[in-house]
Amino acid sequence: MTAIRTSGLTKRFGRHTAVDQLDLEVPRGAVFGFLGPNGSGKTTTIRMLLGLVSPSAGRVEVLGEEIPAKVMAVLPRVGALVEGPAFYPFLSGASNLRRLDTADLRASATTRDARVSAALDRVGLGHAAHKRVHAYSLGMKQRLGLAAALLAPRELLVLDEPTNGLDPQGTREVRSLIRSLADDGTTVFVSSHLLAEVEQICTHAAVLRAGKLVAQGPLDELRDAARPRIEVRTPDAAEAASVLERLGLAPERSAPGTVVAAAPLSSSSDDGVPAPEDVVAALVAAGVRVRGFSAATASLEERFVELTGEGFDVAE
Ligand SMILES: Nc1ncnc2c1ncn2[C@@H]1O[C@H](COP(=O)(O)OP(=O)(O)OP(=O)(O)O)[C@@H](O)[C@H]1O
Repeated sequence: MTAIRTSGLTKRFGRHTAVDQLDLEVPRGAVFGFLGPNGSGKTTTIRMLLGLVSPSAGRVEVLGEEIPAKVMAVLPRVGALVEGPAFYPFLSGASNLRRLDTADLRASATTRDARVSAALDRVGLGHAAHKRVHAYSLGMKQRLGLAAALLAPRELLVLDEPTNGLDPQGTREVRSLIRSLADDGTTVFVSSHLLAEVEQICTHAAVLRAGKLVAQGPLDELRDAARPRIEVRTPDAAEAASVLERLGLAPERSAPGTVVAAAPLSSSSDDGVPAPEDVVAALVAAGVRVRGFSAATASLEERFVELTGEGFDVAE
């Protein structure tokens, strides 16, 4: 079962293509991290998923329904937090939620207070229900935004950079809330420019670069796809590079005394792909004086930097 599926999804602003032929597939029950540097097209994609802007080309399906054709039927099943929710600062958190709940024509007035209290408790704001919103911290405002998204039961939550601008405490609160919502079975689609965040809370991820999808899948698979790296320290760097090249391990960078190659390596030498010991043997046989050799799998961080190029924040 798929919560979100897009095919060939494209958005052009004039001559600029902000989102380019996106084929996304978000399984139900996933916490799906939508990762990319600033300006890579995350918000534009989310706005298309929610029917807030229309695509230039391609299709969107959310919870099995076409968007924008079925948007009115689908949106009540989807909670969204996009670009900082707007609240009345001089009303309390509870009053703000009551106003929002009143605007929902399906919501019964008799159960309104119970719904508002439950949503505030769910995000840990029960104690601040009657405090004015202007006295809320950024983290509390963000949690109030989530409470607003949770006034009705939701099958899918779409959150655009929900921890942006939060201090470490607020960030932790929002992340643990996302995890607990996912534990209750809600599918969560969350955009972020932080790999560390995605690694902490997501089961799946897609990586966007300049409007194009460069990777997507379960986080474990993305980790496995990270290519092992070989590093050879030698005074004979040029010879070492040519040996690695002969073995099909294109050397990537060569500092004085160091040659680095990223390559698929095998744990045995049976399948024609060299194992680390074969590489060392070939280097030695070619007369390369090896001072140091290591073969290590690239971290997810290195892999994502490789995929997205410069300008990618990996830390918090
Ligand atoms: N309404 C618009 N008119 C023209 N260009 C736009 C519009 N909205 C977005 N863009 C451009 O589309 C590109 C993608 O923007 P988008 O906001 O989707 O990226 P993002 O990944 O969400 O980045 P950020 O994290 O900075 O919000 C950017 O180059 C942006 O300038």
